[in-house]
Amino acid sequence: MGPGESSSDILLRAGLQRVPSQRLELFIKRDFLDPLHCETLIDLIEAERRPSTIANHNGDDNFRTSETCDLHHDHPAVAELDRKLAEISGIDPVYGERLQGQRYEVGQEFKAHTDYFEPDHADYQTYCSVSGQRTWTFMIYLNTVEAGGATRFKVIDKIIQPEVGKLLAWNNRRPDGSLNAATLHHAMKVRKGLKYVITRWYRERPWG
Ligand SMILES: O=C(O)CCC(=O)C(=O)O
Ligand SMILES: [Fe+2]
Repeated sequence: MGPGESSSDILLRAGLQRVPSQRLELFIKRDFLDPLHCETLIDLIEAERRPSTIANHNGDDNFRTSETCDLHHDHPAVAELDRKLAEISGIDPVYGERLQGQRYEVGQEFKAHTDYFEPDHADYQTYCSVSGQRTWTFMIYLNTVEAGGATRFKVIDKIIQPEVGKLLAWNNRRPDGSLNAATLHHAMKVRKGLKYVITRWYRERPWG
């Protein structure tokens, strides 16, 4: 296994729990980040948020209605998160895209999608020629949402509720390396309050 890979063994040893499913490797760890750390990260997202975009626009302007924020590693709270993710995932941070914060208001969502890029899409080369395909996704909920905002994995019929500091990790591929369509997931509409998450997508090759 290379420096850009995580695995079930690594994650179970690090104390994550596997969500029972034959179809996808999905893991959860509660209290991965402490609430104070989460609050600092929320403040950073608040300070620099901008409308989210999507790589392969599909004609639906309401597909991803959240706001996004690139997080900079020169901030100690971001550097500390980066370090913790490296420790728990076993993946060298050079394989990671920049950490990205998302903020959802009431009514905002990210409709069902997969995190990998469709190889037959016209823009595939643009997004993947240097660093390759996305491999693992690690996502942290920064707050406990008052109502709504769960992440739903439709294919395996699993709904994960946002809770402050909870980590979610999944392999976007099957054990044989092929892209796993069962990773399809939907950030459901927030019904009350705000929702903040941070996402880290890893690549096959170093990011850059
Ligand atoms: O906010 C969520 O629950 C999921 C976010 C997501 O799927 C993404 O940013 O790719
Ligand atoms: Fe996603």
